[in-house]
Amino acid sequence: MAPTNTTEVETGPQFHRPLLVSGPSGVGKSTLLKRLFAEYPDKFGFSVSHTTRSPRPGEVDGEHYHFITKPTFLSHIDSGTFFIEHASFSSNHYGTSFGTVKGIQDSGRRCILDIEVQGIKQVKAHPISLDPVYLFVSPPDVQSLKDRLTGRGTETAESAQKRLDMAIKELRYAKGLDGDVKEDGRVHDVIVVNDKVEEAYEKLKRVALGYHIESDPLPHFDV
Ligand SMILES: Nc1ncnc2c1ncn2[C@@H]1O[C@H](COP(=O)(O)OP(=O)(O)OP(=O)(O)O)[C@@H](O)[C@H]1O
Repeated sequence: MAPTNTTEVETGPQFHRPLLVSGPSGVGKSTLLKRLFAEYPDKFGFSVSHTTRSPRPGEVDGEHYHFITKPTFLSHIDSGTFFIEHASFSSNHYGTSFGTVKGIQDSGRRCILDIEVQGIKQVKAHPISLDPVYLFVSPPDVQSLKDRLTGRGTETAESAQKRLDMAIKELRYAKGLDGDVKEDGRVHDVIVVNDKVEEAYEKLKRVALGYHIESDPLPHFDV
């Protein structure tokens, strides 16, 4: 029978698992994911975090963040079953809830999460398993990362340095220097090196659609 919907996209065997995308700040995660959401507006749902910070002008509750009060956030932490991971930055709390992921899955979309190192460790250690595919977006080298962070024009010298310090942590974690190494000797399931953005996008897209690809080797970082 001919397909009734010619725009139907075929998906692979891993499509039902959440996709956890990580990588140092400035590596190009947002750039790649933006393309993915633009190409497949109905296939994916981005996990919106909860936060105690105040909305910035133009931010919409439920779209950019779920804005909640500190007491509510703390009671969610206490329950032990609400958050998959949570962290605090400059006296505000941020977290990802199981409910958010489930809501996306129930809508038939693949849930995509963008989580940093501390969060990944919690996801891996949580008694409730999310069973995500861990995709690490890697820079080709540290210099490109520095160039992108400064080239983006969004950072002051101080915040670029902070992000760079965080980035070094991401790279060390990806190298397995911080534990969490799997039986196959890796920390993530698949690495995509974002050197040429077109090539990186094609690889990320394959993974996002649920297919297995051969991982790029992790470049050598002197960190
Ligand atoms: N392959 C690439 N080559 C050169 N520049 C790139 C490449 N991919 C992305 N960039 C540029 O690098 C900068 C950082 O990209 P982006 O904002 O997507 O990073 P990010 O990983 O989402 O960072 P953050 O975690 O801080 O949000 C942007 O200016 C983007 O246009």
